[in-house]
Amino acid sequence: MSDVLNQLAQVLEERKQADPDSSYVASLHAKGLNKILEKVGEECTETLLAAKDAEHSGDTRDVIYETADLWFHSMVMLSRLGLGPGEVIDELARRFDLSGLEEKASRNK
Ligand SMILES: N=c1c2ncn([C@@H]3O[C@H](COP(=O)(O)OP(=O)(O)OP(=O)(O)O)[C@@H](O)[C@H]3O)c2ncn1[C@@H]1O[C@H](COP(=O)(O)O)[C@@H](O)[C@H]1O
Repeated sequence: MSDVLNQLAQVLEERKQADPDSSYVASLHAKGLNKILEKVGEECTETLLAAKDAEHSGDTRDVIYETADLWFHSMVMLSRLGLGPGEVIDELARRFDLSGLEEKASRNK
């Protein structure tokens, strides 16, 4: 599963040097961090609206579609900051077997 994330991360790195007229990712970089963050926020809102609709309709296809848009734009944000999915997966792995409540308490120490 994370192979796809790693492969996508590699493509995103390559696209930093690409022509903004032929690459969506390059066009986001050309517009700057604020545009990338705007897209993350937009996709976040679209994801939660799709989830609210799915709760009533039972149709989850849009939730998957919008979450993919959200993950994709989050990865562009990470790439912009010199980060990749590896760092996020490592953090999730670190939290593995740690109760969410314990983890929260450890943040306040
Ligand atoms: N996974 C994605 C991906 N998911 C979503 N998108 C694009 O994200 C955009 C989503 O924005 P919106 O739905 O808001 O549409 P929009 O109206 O075009 O956006 P705005 O003009 O409002 O900014 C669309 O243009 C989608 O095509 C993606 N674009 C690229 N990828 C991956 O990134 C790779 C590199 O893409 P390029 O840089 O275009 O070569 C591709 O091969 C894919 O693997």
